[in-house]
Amino acid sequence: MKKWYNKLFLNNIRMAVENYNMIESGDKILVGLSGGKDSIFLLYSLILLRENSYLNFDIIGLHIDIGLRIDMESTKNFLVENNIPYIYENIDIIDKIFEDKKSPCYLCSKMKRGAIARIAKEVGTNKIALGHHKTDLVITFLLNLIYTGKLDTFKPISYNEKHDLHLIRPLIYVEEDIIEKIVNDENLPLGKGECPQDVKNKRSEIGNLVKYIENKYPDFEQKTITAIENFSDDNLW
Ligand SMILES: Nc1ncnc2c1ncn2[C@@H]1O[C@H](COP(=O)(O)OP(=O)(O)OP(=O)(O)O)[C@@H](O)[C@H]1O
Repeated sequence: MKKWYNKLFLNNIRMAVENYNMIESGDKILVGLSGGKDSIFLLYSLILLRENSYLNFDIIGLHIDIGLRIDMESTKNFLVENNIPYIYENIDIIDKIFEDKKSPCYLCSKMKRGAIARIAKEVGTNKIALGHHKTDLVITFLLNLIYTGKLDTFKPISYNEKHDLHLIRPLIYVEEDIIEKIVNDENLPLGKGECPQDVKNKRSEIGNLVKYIENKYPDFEQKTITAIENFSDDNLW
């Protein structure tokens, strides 16, 4: 690993892991791989974290095919080269998803989450890791505020009582542009093919808004996360 990766992103991952007690030695972590940059970066980071810390945990990669038939061959090879088991699961829900014209992304995400939890139990993992990063956190926060009038975003770690599983998001302190840079520089494998909803959903619209604000006020993402972490009832009605 290049030494400056510590400063660039790995220390931020260590900090998230420590602040929220995300990973302990002995954990078995199922990493959700979409074929996109965020999740392959997450997998790469967890490999680096394991090699460069006292933590000793197992990693398993999982790709759920919702019927898009994304070509994951190079991802699979990357996992094999790194001695990480790879699971492929076909749940073919694409027709059902697009019957729901209003919110196909919501339904898709819900069904994928259900399948990931089921497989996590089947293969005996105790944690699921997802590739949501700092920019995603800000987008979700604004999305909820603008579209539903709620102050709400996803949590760094949450517990699923029904399945006795922890869901962790180790990338919450890592910005999207750093992920893009590392995926390019390290030539990390991306799946070939994409979801037709990717460019026209509300997330990408709010994503553009975040970019616009961040350009004008460069600390906006950091300020948002600071506000979320230091939330106090006293400041609101
Ligand atoms: N088909 C899938 N199979 C397994 N895990 C998935 C799949 N789709 C998404 N995930 C997991 O859920 C996370 C959030 O999903 P989302 O669709 O919002 O991806 P994203 O933020 O665009 O990330 P990526 O760049 O990895 O696609 C991903 O980072 C990944 O960990």
